[in-house]
Amino acid sequence: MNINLLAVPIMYGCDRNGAQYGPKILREKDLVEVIKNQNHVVYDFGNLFIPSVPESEKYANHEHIKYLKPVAETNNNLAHLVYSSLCSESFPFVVGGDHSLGLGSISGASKHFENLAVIWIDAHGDINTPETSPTGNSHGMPLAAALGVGVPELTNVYYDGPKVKPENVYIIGARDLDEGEVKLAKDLNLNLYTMDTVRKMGISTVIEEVLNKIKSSNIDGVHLSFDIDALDKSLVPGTGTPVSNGFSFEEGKKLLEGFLSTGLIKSMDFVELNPILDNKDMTSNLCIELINYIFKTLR
Ligand SMILES: NC(=[NH2+])NCCC[C@H](N)C(=O)O
Ligand SMILES: [Mn+2]
Ligand SMILES: [Mn+2]
Repeated sequence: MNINLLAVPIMYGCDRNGAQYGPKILREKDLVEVIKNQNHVVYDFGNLFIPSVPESEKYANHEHIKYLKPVAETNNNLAHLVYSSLCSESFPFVVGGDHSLGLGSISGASKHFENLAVIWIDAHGDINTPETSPTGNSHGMPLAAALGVGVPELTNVYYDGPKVKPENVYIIGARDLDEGEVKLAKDLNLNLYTMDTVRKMGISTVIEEVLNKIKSSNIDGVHLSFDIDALDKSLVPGTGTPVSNGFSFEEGKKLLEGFLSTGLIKSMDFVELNPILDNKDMTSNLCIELINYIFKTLR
C-alpha cells in the first residue's frame, strides 16, 4: 500500500513539554524502515509546521482553551494533507504529537468520504468542550469538535460544520471520562464501549459488533484514531495522561488487527507519545513494535 507519513510535532493540545518529540524519536528508531519492511511504499512528508507561540500567550485566543489559534491552524493544515493523501489513494498515517490533531485528521477524511465513521481507541473520550473541560487542554476536545460541539475555531476547521455523525462514532477503552463527557456521549447516543463494557463483552465481541454496525450503515471510509494511553499505565510511562486498568500489549494488538485487517480503515492517527516522560525508551520501543504490527496487518 502507499502510505503518506504525516508527522505532527504538536504539544499545544496537551500543554506538556515532550509530546512534540514523538515523531523525532520514532524516526530515530527507524519508523520509516519499519513501515517499508512490511511491504509498503512510504512517502515521508516530514514534520508539519507548528507555529511557535510563547507560553505567556497560552490564553491569548480564549480564556479557557490553551493555544487555540495554533491548534486550529495546525489542524487546518493537517486536514488538507489528509484529504490530499486520500485523493491520491495513499493511506495517511498521522504521527503525533498530542491528540488534538485528531480533529484535523477527521476533518480531512470527512471531506473525502460521503459517510465517514471514526473509531477512537483511548482511555479518554476526548469529547470535552470549553465548558466541560477540567484542564483547558484541547487534546481532550477533538472528537467533540469533529461532532460539531465546541468553539467555532475548532468546529469549523477546514470547512464549516460537523465532520462526523454521532451514530458513526465508536469510542473504545474509555475509563477516564469527565462528567460532561459522560453526558455528551449519552445526549448524542455515541457508540461508547467503556473499559467496563469491553471487559464484560470481551474484545472479540466488541470488534465484531463495531464492524457489523459499520458494515450495515453505508459507511464508505473509517478513520482509526489510536491514543497510546489506551494501553495500561504500566506499559506507557511515556505518555502525558496514563490511566490504569488499560489494555495489555496483546490486547492492543488484537484490537488493531481486528480493525486494520478488514480493509475498511482508510486513515489512522498514532498519538500521545512523550519521550521526555519515558522510562528508558520503554514506551517508544513499544510504539515501534505496535507500528510494525499495524503495518503488518493493514489491508
Ligand atoms: N488525548 C488525551 N490524552 N486526552 C486526555 C484528556 C484528559 C481530560 N479529559 C482533559 O480534558 O483534559
Ligand atoms: Mn486521546
Ligand atoms: Mn487518552
